Amino acid sequence: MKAMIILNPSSGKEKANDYAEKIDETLREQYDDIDIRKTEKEGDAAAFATEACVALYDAVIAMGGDGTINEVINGLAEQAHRPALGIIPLGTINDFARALNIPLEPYEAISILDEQNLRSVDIGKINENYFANVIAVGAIAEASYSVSPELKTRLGSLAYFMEGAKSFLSAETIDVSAEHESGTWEGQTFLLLAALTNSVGGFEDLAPEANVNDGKLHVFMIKKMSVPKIATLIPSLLKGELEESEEVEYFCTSFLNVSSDKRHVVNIDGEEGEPLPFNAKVLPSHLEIFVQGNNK
Ligand SMILES: Nc1ncnc2c1ncn2[C@@H]1O[C@H](COP(=O)(O)OP(=O)(O)OP(=O)(O)O)[C@@H](O)[C@H]1O
Repeated sequence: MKAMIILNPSSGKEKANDYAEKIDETLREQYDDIDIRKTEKEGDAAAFATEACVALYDAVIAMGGDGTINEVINGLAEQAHRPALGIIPLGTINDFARALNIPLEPYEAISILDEQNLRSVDIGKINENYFANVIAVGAIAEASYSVSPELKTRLGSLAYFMEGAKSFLSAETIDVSAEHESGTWEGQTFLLLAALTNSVGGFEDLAPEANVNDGKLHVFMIKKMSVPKIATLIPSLLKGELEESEEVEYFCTSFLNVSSDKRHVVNIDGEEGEPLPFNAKVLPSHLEIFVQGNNK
């Protein structure tokens, strides 16, 4: 049995190397060969993951922030042989870990890397890229790019929240046409979210019905509304009742094709992606991921 650890040494408040030692020790019990690959720049994590597929590794363990994990998923997704995926969250928000019920504490996440904790998980494809959590379009989705690394390190998710709040106040809407499995939605939206799982941007109950392998995207269109109305949405957002709000159009679909007359960049798993239009679809149960035993 062979495992590859893909590690971003710059994430996890520079403690990544200590975690790597611990993981090596844990995996020795199950795997004969363990390879540790350290990333140096963008693209390395995806290339290592593809190499692990081609060389028929049994497991790939991604250690880093959401950016690293997203790259690893992209590196695995196209390959015929896809090793089991372990995620050790070392970033600021760690959406993937939250969404999949993987412990946020790195040593605990290491402790669940056991074959009996493997679970099939859907992933999404948007144009030629893959995502595991959420795609978003709208001013608030673009806000995260303007958060400086210093502020992010100091304040964590609060930094995103502050930028998000600023963009909420500007309340700019987008004209979209969204084709889905039961029709086409056309209108003005303040924010479009299409989630594979129930956790988006640190809100763990955004789409309570979403299950990691239900084969569906859970789509929320937040309609054009006044600034005071926006404030009334916040309690529903926190309670996981967003889909019941009048100001929100909610539907489930296995695919989603979105276009707009203006240039808007799509946020893919928290990272800046390509501009609209996009064609997105779910690849059901495409990856086997180590998750906590009691995950639903
Ligand atoms: N050795 C390295 N030193 C600096 N940057 C690196 C290194 N290896 C990879 N990177 C870059 O760091 C980017 C961000 O990494 P990642 O998302 O894993 O961590 P993070 O920024 O700590 O997480 P978060 O965004 O949640 O705060 C990667 O997309 C990659 O381009």
